[in-house]
Order: sequence, then structure tokens, then C-alpha cells
Amino acid sequence: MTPLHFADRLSDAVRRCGNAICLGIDPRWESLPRQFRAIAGEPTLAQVADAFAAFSIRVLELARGKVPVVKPQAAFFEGCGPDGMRALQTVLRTATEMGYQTILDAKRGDIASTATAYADAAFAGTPIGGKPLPVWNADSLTVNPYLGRDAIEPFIQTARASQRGLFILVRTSNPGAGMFQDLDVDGVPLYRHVGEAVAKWADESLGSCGYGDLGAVVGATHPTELAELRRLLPRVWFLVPGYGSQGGAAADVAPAFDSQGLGAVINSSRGLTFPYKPDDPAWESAITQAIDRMIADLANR
Ligand SMILES: O=C(O)c1cc(=O)[nH]c(=O)n1[C@@H]1O[C@H](COP(=O)(O)O)[C@@H](O)[C@H]1O
Repeated sequence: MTPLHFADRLSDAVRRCGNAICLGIDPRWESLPRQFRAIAGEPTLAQVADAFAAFSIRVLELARGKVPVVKPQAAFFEGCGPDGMRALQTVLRTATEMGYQTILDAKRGDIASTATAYADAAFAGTPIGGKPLPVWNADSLTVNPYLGRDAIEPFIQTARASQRGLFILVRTSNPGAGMFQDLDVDGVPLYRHVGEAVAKWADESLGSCGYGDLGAVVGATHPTELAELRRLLPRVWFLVPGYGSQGGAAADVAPAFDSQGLGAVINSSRGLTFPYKPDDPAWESAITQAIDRMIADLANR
């Protein structure tokens, strides 16, 4: 991992690929191409984990050099137990070796003393006898800010010490996002308070590209709020999920970008990794075409 500021690494990766796609890796057994499910008898969790790793690595190979960022979602790997955790580690390591920027999507958040353990595992490694032993070694991590600055602090400090970044939930993509995030607090919706706090914290460490090392998660499915947050948070990089399978379109995500095409990565998970029926032998070309379509779609936004 190069010792550049996180936002500068992200900017370089987006510039190099010429697009701002985040390839979401959310493996689901029923959706895997048939060749990965060819197991005699009932599959065990260990076999499912192996299939998830093999499929994810093949997807990484197909998107290599085309797409700048990958985001494995920990839940699907955790669903396979300890072998799934090993598979997640293999996927993250392979992605880094292939030159991707990685986002570990685990939506962490806890009191500071526990957050420290999560943060160490996510970035530089768990300190044992004073020596960090690498675990996830991700470039960035998704976190939930609900517990407040003291609970986010270990994530910020640990990320900064090793030139990594965070994506902090601000306005999520799910249909019920507004239930709490839109609550009026002193005349302003709660998500704006969160967004403004993230902007303030991000300003503490700006890269030479002009963006901070703390980003915001803002859903593609709420384009009005996305455009509003872009205006309010000009130096915060956005992770924008909700494009494709959740209904977000290129026009919806267009306001997330600055004039140079930086400032946002647009995630698609199912739309890029499962654009075929599980028995379709041409699944690899379906993935390649889905990536090419998304590149063209975002370019024409
Ligand atoms: O943090 C995220 O990545 C995230 C935040 C959010 O508000 N909405 C959201 O869908 N996500 C994640 O983005 C991915 C979306 O997957 P697809 O709907 O298949 O593209 C999933 O891994 C979600 O967990």
C-alpha cells in the first residue's frame, strides 16, 4: 500500500481507470454461476466460503484495471462463519495485490475502547506484544457515527496513522432512511448535522487533491439530499450505493461529482456481479458487459 494520503490514492485510482465505479462484492450462494456450486451433496459452510472466494477473485480478475475500487460486504462472508472470514481476508488481500482501492463494508460503530479493536483489525493490524498483526488491511472502512465523536475517534486516529480512510453513514440508500435520519433537530434534518460534523472532521486532514480522509455514505436513491449534501460538503468524498439494483440512475448520481469527475465513487454490487441467470455459461462476458455499460452510463451522466 503506497504511503499517500487516502483521498489522493482514491483520486489517482479514479483518474487512472477513467471512471469512479466501486465494484461491490456481496456473494450469494443461489446467484453464483453453476461452476462454483458444483459440489457433491449438501455444501458445507467451508465449501460455500471457498466458492465465494473463488468467484470473487474471478470477478476481481475480470474488472482488473477497469474499475478503481472494490467493496466486499462483510455480512455475506461472515454468514459462512470462520471460513468466510478467511475468504474475506483472501479477497481483500487479492484486491490490494491487483491494485484496487479497497473498502471493507462492515459498518462498524461502538464505544471507544471496542472501536479501537475494530479499527486496528481494519487497518494496520491487531497489536500483539506491541507488534501489529495484519487482519483486514483495508484502505477504508464503513462506519456508523451514531455513538458520537469519541466513539469514531479511534477509527479516525487509526486510519490517519496508516493513511487509510473512513466512509461514515450520512444519508443511507434504504427506503426507510428518513425515519431517523430526517428527524428535525433544531430546524435541520439529523443527516445534515451528521454531514456537517463529517465535513468538519474531514477538514482536519486534507490530501493534495482537496478532499479529506473521511468520506460520507450518501445513497443514490435520494438524489435531492445527495445534491444538497454535495453543496454543503465540498471536501468530503462520497461513497454512493444504490445505483442499479436499488433503482438509482446515472442522472441521480451526477451531482455527487466535482467538475473533474472526482469526489464520489458509485457502488453497484448485484448489478455488476450477478447480471446473468446462475446457469448461464456466458456469465463472465455478462459481468464484463455490465461493467462496460456502467462505465458508459456514468460517462454520459
Ligand atoms: O455502506 C454501504 O455500502 C451501503 C450503504 C447504504 O446506504 N446502502 C447500501 O446499499 N450499502 C451497501 O451497498 C451495497 C448495495 O448493493 P446492491 O444494491 O446490490 O448494488 C450493499 O453491500 C449494501 O450493504
